[in-house]
Amino acid sequence: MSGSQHDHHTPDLFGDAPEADQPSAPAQVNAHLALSDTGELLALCERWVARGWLRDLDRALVRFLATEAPDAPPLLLLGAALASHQLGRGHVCLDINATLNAPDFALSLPPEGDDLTDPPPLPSEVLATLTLPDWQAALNHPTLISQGPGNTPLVRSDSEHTTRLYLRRYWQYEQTLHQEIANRLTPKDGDELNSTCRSPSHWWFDTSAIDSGTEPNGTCRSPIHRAMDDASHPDLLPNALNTLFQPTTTLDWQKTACALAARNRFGVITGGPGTGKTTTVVRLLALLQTLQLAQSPTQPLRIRLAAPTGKAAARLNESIAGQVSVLPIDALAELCDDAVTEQLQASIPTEVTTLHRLLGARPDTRHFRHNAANPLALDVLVIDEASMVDIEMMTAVLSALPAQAQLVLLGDKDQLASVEAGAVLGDLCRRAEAAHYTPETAQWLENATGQPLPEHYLDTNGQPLDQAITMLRVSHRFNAESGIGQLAQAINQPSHTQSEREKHQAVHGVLRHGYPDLHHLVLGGNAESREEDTALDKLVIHGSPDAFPSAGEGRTDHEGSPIAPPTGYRHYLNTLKAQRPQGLAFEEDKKAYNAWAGAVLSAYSHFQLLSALRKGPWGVEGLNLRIAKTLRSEKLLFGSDHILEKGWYEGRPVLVTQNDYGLKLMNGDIGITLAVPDPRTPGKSLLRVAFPTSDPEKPINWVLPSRLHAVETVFAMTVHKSQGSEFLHTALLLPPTPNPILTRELVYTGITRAREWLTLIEAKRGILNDAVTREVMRVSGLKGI
Ligand SMILES: Nc1ncnc2c1ncn2[C@@H]1O[C@H](COP(=O)(O)OP(=O)(O)OP(=O)(O)O)[C@@H](O)[C@H]1O
Repeated sequence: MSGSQHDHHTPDLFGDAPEADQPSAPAQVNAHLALSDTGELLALCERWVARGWLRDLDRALVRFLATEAPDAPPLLLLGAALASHQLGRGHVCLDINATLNAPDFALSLPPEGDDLTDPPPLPSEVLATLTLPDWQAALNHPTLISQGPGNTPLVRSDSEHTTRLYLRRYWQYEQTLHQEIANRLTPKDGDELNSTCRSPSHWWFDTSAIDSGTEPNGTCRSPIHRAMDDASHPDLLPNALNTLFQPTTTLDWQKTACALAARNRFGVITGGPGTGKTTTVVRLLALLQTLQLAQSPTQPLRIRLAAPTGKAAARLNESIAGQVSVLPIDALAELCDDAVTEQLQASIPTEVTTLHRLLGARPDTRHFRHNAANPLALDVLVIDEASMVDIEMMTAVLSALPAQAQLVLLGDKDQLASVEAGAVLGDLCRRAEAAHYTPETAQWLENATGQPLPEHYLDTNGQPLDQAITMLRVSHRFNAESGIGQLAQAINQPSHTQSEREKHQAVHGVLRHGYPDLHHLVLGGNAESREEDTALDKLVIHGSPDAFPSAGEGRTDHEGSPIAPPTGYRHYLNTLKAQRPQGLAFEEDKKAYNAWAGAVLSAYSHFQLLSALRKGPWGVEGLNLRIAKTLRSEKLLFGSDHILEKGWYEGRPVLVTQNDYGLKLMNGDIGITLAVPDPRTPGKSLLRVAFPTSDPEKPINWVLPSRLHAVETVFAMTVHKSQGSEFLHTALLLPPTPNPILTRELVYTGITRAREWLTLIEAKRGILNDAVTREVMRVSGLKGI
């Protein structure tokens, strides 16, 4: 869900707050009195809102609570304002202890882009004298806050380590998610998930402990678990796994992942780029269908594939089709001793939808057509790029999932979390690195896969959730020769395993090594400097191939095919010019125009500049205009300053920022503005924006610019928006000054968008060191399942 949609809907969180007249922000606020005087607190909120530190929404909540309960302690109101503010920063709740320990850092205030002239009181000033017991004592009020279920708008949750303050809706999401996942992991009949697996030929025994769906005898069984119980096909699971995976000398984590995900009604497969998540899930689907068809030859499982954005869905669509075509279908069908080859082939889906479409999004409401009362009609749901799914959407998915259905999440736990509140995948995978499989799980896995697990992955105290998660650990895209892979690995090294100095040395060791796919560009930190203009301009125009070893020539991919040298934006603009259909009418010769648009879009995907920030000269807003002007000076684009900044022009690449079902456009889609002949006025042309589709009959969606309301120019894209996309050559720009936004996760996410070439730009030397040692701390209570 996009940010603006979120803001639009959030007021129903606390009821219809009366929109009082908006007083102008008071010039002075007594920061200290704001802790004990409601009037002063409201005045402080006004100043923060006026400065853009709090949202209107946060202030509306505080005013509403103060009106509803005039006796509410000001510290409780302050907590509510900050809990609401934290939602806008991606946190599900306010961590009271962390806020007191480092107020400005915990609240990310002042925000990105604030120049700090005449600032309102900082949170650190306001909270300077407040103690934890005093704040905790104030978090009590009979109608505003409770410790759990109820009708109060706020919920307080105390644990050994901290007190967390939630807005009720988000507390409820967390509870639902926790419960739904636990239900899928915990048997209802009192048996243990990890019950004994007696021998390889009785591998199905312990899966009978996993419940799902209710049967007449009271146990809950999914179709897949009934199939696994089918004694007429002994050893089907190990045989099918051996058919899908070639024997290896080292532990094959993909095979492990496949077995574990088949075993549970809830599974997570996490791994970095190119570790084979897609490959594994295609084999998992083939495995599940084989098990199902062995038992019910005419009743394949209903499987759906989904991703959080249209872009991610399209990418999975592409890669999954290729993987399905190389499955050993005949060999699998033979295991079912029935003529099921055709069913097997036909029952593995390749079409990927967005989560919004799957759930049935409806305009102007955050409620979906599918929910607990109207569940989805499916047996297996796979969600790719799950790191981008926020807590609200994940809760909606789990609520709409029938009890017997299996859910498999795929994603990279180390990537940035969703822009919206919640880092569900990261929270679920907190312990994935060390696996924590119980000896029972390890035994079951050995029986199913023939692979013993090394001791250090075992833990007699492993939790049920640990047993459902597999981390893929070998990248098949980035080998030891790949600087991108090595850099990702060095950046991702967990902080508890090395000092900051060691991390800096490791990262710079990779950058200095001379890998063929890496270019490290360091600027002087001054956006106005001529010299920097030259280096940055050269990069965005040509891609600076000379800066790579051998000028980017002579590289081949793992299949031996040549890799095109790195390019900049000139590449797609040249394609636009060179391949423009000549003398053809737009409507009558659509095929030619579609081919042209397809070529331009494909050329565009060869290069993308990413920036960590939105505002300022180094943020996407400043960079977009700067790049458009640079390309104009090269005669690659045309238009006045005003047009380049605010208007439409041929060659303008745009990013969709909100789903538009009417136009069949999804948040994250990229289109390019092209001039096509105007059918009504011969000799004239008009602008249309070309978006790629997955429909071979209509490969390009041509949209009039005037119909596009939620788009932005995308010469520079924020790293957040780039999630789920990949570009042949990615240039990641880090701004010159330290910023809480610059974290290890952000740098990792940015560099792993690069498929073949990476240019890492430090606007000022040293900023990379600062970023890779800062980790995102998303506050939530989702753990311990
Ligand atoms: N076990 C394997 N042996 C050899 N090559 C493999 C193996 N698994 C995957 N690959 C290859 O590695 C590449 C990446 O695989 P895949 O697309 O499945 O990874 P992914 O984790 O889904 O990647 P992404 O990060 O793009 O989502 C593909 O070309 C695939 O064919």
